[in-house]
Amino acid sequence: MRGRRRRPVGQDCIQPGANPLHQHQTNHQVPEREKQRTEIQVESNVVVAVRVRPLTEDEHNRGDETIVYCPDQHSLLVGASGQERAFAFDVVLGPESSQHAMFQECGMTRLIDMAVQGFCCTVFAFGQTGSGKTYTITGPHSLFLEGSHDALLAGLMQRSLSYLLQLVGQSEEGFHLYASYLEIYNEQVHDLLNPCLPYSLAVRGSRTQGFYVENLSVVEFHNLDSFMRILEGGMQNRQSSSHSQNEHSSRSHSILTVHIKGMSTQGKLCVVDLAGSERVREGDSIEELLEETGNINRSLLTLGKCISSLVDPIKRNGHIPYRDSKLTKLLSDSLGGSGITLMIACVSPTLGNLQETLNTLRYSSRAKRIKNRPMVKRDLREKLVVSLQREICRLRQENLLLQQHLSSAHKAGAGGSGLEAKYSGSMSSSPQHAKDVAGIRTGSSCSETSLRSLLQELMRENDKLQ
Ligand SMILES: Nc1ncnc2c1ncn2[C@@H]1O[C@H](COP(=O)(O)OP(=O)(O)OP(=O)(O)O)[C@@H](O)[C@H]1O
Repeated sequence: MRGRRRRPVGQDCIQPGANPLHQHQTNHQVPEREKQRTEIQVESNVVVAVRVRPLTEDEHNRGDETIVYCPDQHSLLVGASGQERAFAFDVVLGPESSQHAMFQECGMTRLIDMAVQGFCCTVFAFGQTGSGKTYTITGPHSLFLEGSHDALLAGLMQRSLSYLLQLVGQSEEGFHLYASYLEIYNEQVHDLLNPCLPYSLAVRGSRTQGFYVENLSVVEFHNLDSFMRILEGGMQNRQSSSHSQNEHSSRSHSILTVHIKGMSTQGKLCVVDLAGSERVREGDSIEELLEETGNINRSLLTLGKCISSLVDPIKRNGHIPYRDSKLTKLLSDSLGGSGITLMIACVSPTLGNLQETLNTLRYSSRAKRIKNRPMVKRDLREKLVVSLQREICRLRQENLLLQQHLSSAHKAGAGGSGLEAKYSGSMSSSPQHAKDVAGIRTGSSCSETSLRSLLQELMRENDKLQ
């Protein structure tokens, strides 16, 4: 018996290595010259990883037949013995794969490295209902609903954030991290961090920002504990229900976005857990449930159409039907734009789910032909102002030191050259200079022009003092 409830509260195989998610280049290896302009990486395919879940207890007790095999880390055989179909993907993880292996092998660390460098990176899990999407992204429901603290079961989300916090902690960029968390349920966007809002949020489009959700809460966090509070609160507010295929089925698409703001970069990591596709069965006659399933299937269908258009060399440059669903609007940048995308296809191993498994794998095979053109836009002006401010501070220190030397030479009786009197205090005589120094000291913004003239003034004076 199923019953929906809303909880209250608060091809062809791409060569691994040919893809940016498999190239391990750390931040400090990027040449400085490259960092200072709008960066565009060569076109890269969407990376697709497939995870096959193990038999559930019920399937095991019923003696369900297994029809999915993983001969190696890049291939899958699906179907009854002698009639198997072969598929190849970037990464294939079998039923025995641990959560740790999933995180290490699917290309997630590279995705986070690139988000820190300023790219817009997205990972999304998709597949039939009950195929293991939520387990892969956040770990089993027991972690959130039953208070289990088994760290080995933590999903990609927790592992990714732990890795991200480690990366930004080691950097001198002074990164700030912010999170937002939303769900799309029946084509309506709800803020999972502010569930008391009586209305759904609007998805707007702008030339500069692309599609975005208006008035969505954004919360700053500093460590894994504060991130986990955000995640747990949001998870408890998600729409879920129990049905024949899954006791805790997510009935909405969820998108958790982590904004990574550096000195001149604004990277983004989006983690998307799609609602499972599900066939409507006899007896599922409750109108609300039919509408819910219809909406899930419709937005997944639109996603499928966008993917088909994106891999078609002719259609790709024409109209892509992103606007047909909120999900595709919000994923438009990850799929067809300047982002980097990792797709995780989850499949069940049993004969009873063969058709759905084949659908998911065909969908994934098409998706891995999508090409992205990853791009990071740096705010060069902001970066320039910061470097001018640093240079001015350095020159002022040098200036101070030179004046001290001059003063001690004078006191030692070297004779009044007049230089000390001439130069000491000369920098503070200009009101503009005093204002700029105050600005630099308080960290308030100064214009680039006034910073440049101050810099030149300091350099001239230091030359004279030397
Ligand atoms: N890799 C795995 N190892 C062990 N158990 C798993 C694994 N993947 C999934 N499961 C179990 O299978 C069941 C279904 O998984 P999950 O809820 O993650 O599916 P889902 O794809 O998110 O479903 P829905 O779309 O209905 O929300 C759960 O009981 C989960 O604990």
